[in-house]
Amino acid sequence: MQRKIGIIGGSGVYQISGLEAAQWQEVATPWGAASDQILTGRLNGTELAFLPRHGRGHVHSPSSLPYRANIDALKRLGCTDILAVSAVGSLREDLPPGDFVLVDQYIDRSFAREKSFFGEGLVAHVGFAHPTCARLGAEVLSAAASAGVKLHQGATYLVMEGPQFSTLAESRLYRQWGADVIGMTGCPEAKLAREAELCYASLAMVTDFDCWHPGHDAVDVAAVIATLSANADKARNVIAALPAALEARPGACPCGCDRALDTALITASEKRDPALAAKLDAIAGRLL
Ligand SMILES: CSC[C@H]1O[C@H](OP(=O)(O)O)[C@H](O)[C@@H]1O
Ligand SMILES: Nc1ncnc2[nH]cnc12
Repeated sequence: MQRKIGIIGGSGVYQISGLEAAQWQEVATPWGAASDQILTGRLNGTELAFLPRHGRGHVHSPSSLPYRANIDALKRLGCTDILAVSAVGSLREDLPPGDFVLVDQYIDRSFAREKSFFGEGLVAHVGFAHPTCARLGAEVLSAAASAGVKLHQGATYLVMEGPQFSTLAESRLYRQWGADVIGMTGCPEAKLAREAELCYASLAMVTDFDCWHPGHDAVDVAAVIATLSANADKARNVIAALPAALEARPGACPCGCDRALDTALITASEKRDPALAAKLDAIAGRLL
């Protein structure tokens, strides 16, 4: 099956250029409106769909982002994979601002968000031990290498609720927990992508040392934007190199992302809520 890559652009990444047949499209979903219209087109022969996570002009806050609509809209457009781009704070001395990391684990401390497409009347529990797709991750690593961008492989992303940045005590605590980077959007986005049976990888740009580092000022938006602007080309170059790095003969996902719901649905068929089942047409239609 040919792959179609959804790109979710984070803070500072509100559009991408170089797409052939580029077109901004409105995609309606049963979960409401997505963060913005979605830019579709082809990049070096691969179908792409780009969605700015916070909307053009950065209008949505991490707590009020329409996470479910965003994932549903990308799935509805036929995306098989999602590359999420994010700005993150560093919780480690050896991950300085300007570096990129490939996130592969999350500690989800967010609490004020809808975290599942499923619920009352149609319950599902997907596996999330390995929250990102190893195949897509390897392809992103290879794209970064060919774009000449240093990308650290593997990082644990602490998801905080925000929108305020952390206190010093919190930042120190998260370091003790072994988290490597901190941001506000990684979950539930990755969780919902798994429920939608999409391969998901997270390319994170380190923009600051949060507030724990004695040799650096505590993070503020100006510092984040300054680092993002200085390094935005690197993110663009990784994205541009991704089509050539994709597996030439794609089959089923070797990690099983595309079959995540096979063993997840638990509500008896006769007890299922038909209204919720109808809303899940794009997400779980193949099983309902
Ligand atoms: C602008 S600093 C805080 C903001 O930046 C990150 O956004 P994203 O993950 O979409 O790149 C962080 O999660 C906060 O939403
Ligand atoms: N220090 C930080 N904390 C939370 N989200 C961030 N995004 C970028 N830097 C961040």
